[in-house]
Amino acid sequence: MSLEVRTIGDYDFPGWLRAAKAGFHRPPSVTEEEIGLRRSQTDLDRTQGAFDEGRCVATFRSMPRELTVPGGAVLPASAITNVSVTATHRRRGLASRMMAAELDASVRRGEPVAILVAAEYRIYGRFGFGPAAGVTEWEVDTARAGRPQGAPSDSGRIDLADPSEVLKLGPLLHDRVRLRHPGAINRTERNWEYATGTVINPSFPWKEPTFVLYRDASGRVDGLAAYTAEDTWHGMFPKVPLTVRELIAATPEAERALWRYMLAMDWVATVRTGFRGQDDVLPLLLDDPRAAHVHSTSDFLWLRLLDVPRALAARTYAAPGSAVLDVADPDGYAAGRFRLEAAADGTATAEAAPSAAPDVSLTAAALASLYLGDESAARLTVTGGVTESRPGGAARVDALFRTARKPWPIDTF
Ligand SMILES: CC(=O)SCCNC(=O)CCNC(=O)[C@H](O)C(C)(C)COP(=O)(O)OP(=O)(O)OC[C@H]1O[C@@H](n2cnc3c(N)ncnc32)[C@H](O)[C@@H]1OP(=O)(O)O
Repeated sequence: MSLEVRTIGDYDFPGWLRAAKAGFHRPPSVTEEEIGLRRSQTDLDRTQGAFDEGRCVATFRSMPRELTVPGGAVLPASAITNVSVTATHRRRGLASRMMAAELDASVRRGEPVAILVAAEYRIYGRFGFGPAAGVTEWEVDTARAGRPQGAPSDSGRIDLADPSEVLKLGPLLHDRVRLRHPGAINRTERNWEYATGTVINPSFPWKEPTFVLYRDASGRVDGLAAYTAEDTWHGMFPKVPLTVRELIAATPEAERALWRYMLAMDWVATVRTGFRGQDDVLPLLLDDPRAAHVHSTSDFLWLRLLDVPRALAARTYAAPGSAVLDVADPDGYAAGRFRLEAAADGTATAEAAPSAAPDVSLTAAALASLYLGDESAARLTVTGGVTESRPGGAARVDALFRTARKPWPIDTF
């Protein structure tokens, strides 16, 4: 049976969307409204399908995004999504074919990295991706948490906000916040429309959250939170579970104030935090940090390096120094030996150095895990992802690559 893999056209889109929904266990039928909505956010040049006798049986799409790297610079990234193969056509190499075509296209477009949110851990390592930024979700027992730590010393204020206000003020705030968090990406106007219920995606049930904005003493919007709650009572005791849909802050004051607000709300028995960075400070803000139970913790954002010198030179480093990395990549994109030279101000240059003696040998996936500060070379020497080519090589790499905070992929895509 010959299966055709190609970039799709307008006429393919309804069938493509049906296949994507079936692949993700959603009811496959699509309305004209949904087709119009989804089509308007789909770049057909970046969208592939696999076809069996004209029927779409596999989907793949990417979007141009900016990825924040340590130091606050952004890199153009191909954000891969909607990877699905219908159950009738799995394990025949369709996902592999579409991935190969996408990575080649990314290189042609000049994107130094590809990123994705992996549905399952075991899918993407074979394509040179490594887990690059994890997430943790906590559930806080508010009765045990006690009063949140730290005096509310700042003179900021929190106000309820309408979706229209969030639509107007949120994007500027998010742009400030995402640059503080390696692993974060930019949001599009459509993302904000979905987040505020201005546009509703029929595939995802919409429940309007309550929005609040934090403003500092000068009136600048430094924080935004959205939450939903269930009006739950046990007899005459309110036991409301509150779920944080998002909480972003551009300053420590805003972050502290918004958590205080969530945790001190009347009737609320538990606060589910949503996905935070794995070293989020939330537990430390509680009088009793043990009141924050880890509900789930996992890898989340995966990254694939396509242009190693450009990616290495884009981020900053913790100390001046140099290291030579010998990167193994069967698919070739990241393969080679590279010398990284970091200056005292944290900036760096990186170039191919085929005859330099390496400090470490590592896989492309291991380098991806080191890149945003999620992993340490010392740990990866145990798994085999990193091998010391000379004694102390891993420590040398860690002295350069370590970051004060872990990456936090604020948004999913
Ligand atoms: C970024 C995103 O969109 S994440 C969402 C990913 N999609 C899903 O999880 C939806 C449900 N799953 C699927 O649609 C499909 O199983 C896919 C897309 C994950 C894989 O598609 P396939 O066409 O079956 O993959 P393909 O045949 O190219 O597999 C290549 C290799 O990966 C392996 N593989 C594929 N999927 C998985 C998996 N879920 N777990 C473990 N191994 C896997 C295959 O066994 C194969 O290994 P082999 O080369 O040693 O035989």
